[in-house]
Amino acid sequence: MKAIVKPTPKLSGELQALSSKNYTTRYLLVAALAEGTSTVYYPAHSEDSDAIRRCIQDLGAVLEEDDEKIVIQGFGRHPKPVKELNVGNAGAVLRFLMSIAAFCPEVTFVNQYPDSLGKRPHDDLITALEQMNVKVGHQEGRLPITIHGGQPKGGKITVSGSISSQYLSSLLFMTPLLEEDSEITVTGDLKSKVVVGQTLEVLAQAGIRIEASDDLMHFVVPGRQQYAAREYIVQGDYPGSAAILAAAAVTESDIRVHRLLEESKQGERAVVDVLKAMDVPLTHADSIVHVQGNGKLKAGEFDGDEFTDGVLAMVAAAVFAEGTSRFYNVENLRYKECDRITDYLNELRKAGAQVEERQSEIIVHGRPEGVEGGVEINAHFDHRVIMALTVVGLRSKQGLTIQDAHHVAKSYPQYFDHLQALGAQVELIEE
Ligand SMILES: O=C(O)C1=C[C@@H](OP(=O)(O)O)[C@@H](O)[C@H](O)C1
Ligand SMILES: C=C(OP(=O)(O)O)C(=O)O
Repeated sequence: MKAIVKPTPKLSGELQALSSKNYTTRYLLVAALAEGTSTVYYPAHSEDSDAIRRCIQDLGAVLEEDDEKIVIQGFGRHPKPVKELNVGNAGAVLRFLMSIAAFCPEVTFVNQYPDSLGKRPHDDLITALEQMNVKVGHQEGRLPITIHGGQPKGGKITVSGSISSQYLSSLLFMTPLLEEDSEITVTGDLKSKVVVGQTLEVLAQAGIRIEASDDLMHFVVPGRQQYAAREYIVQGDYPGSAAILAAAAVTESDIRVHRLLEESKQGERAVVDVLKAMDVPLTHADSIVHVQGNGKLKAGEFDGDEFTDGVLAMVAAAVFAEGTSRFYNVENLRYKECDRITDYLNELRKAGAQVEERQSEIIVHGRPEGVEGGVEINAHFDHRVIMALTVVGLRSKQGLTIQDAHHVAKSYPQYFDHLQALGAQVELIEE
């Protein structure tokens, strides 16, 4: 699908935020790891949430679904001995299930997206699993990956957090089910630390006991635990909503996004503060973010690691700010669906933005007068690149054509419908 994004000066209306991708992944996983029947209300519907649904079913969970909920009968610590799993392009699903697959004799994770997930590294998780009596077949740390499990063992485990927090989260979901107690120490830096907070929150809701140090670098996990079967309610999604809020910030707008909890543990909640710091007129109360944009923004400096999946949308807003913005501590954006620094900035430059990259920084020299546009954008298989470039297209002089825009469905299939409902001029062409 191709998205033709036309210049759109005004947006107005109200939306219900999509459901959180990260909570959907986690709740479906802990429901599968429980032995009874759990219910997940308002799960996300996207390619990534389809991936976790499909995989837990393949592993033996029984799912019944209606419009508002999924009822899941879990498999506990005894998944079906499946031979192959297909996680689509979902990094979190792959990494979380690589550990769970260690309870099966032999599982191969196939490589469906050689140009996206197929390029992402998993070495640090593989090294941790190898310490746990799990043999792993892989292609220099990449897919396809075969987990030779059967007898995973706890004990002292080290895992690097410098590329992704998902390796640590993966071990936190799996180790409570081991016979032995475990002690997990994070080596190097821990990136996307806030997301580990979401993992711990969900584990606690599922009745799992874990002792975590305040800096989240050290964990004591008692073995022989059981996940409780519970009811979970998925909250609204900040990373996807960040793009809608950015679109409102760069136009004359009056929009309200509902279901965005003020006290959410999602790191991307910080995009509300980022936009405020950029002088965007907005309020946040009763789970509603209300933006009354005037298209005027002020540059700022931000630690992007705190809102990792919201950085691209905030960079898109900064393209139109007065002054130079700096997003630092973002090196691990290079290891996502594409290299979200080099690949993304190349597309922004094509659109007419003035941007510079450092190994772990994005620098944006704002152009309040707007950018030229009038070019075709390569989506690089990345939903967040598509969403962010759409924001830029709305404020460009000649619009932008985004190739392969269907990849937006990885997390937010309704993105263009939502923008159109707010008045955005976007034409979608099926190819
Ligand atoms: O744990 C999770 O669900 C996620 C962690 C983050 O990844 P990193 O830890 O690799 O930054 C985030 O970007 C991803 O979308 C989801
Ligand atoms: C990086 C992302 O997802 P994942 O790592 O789960 O593929 C994302 O949703 O932006």
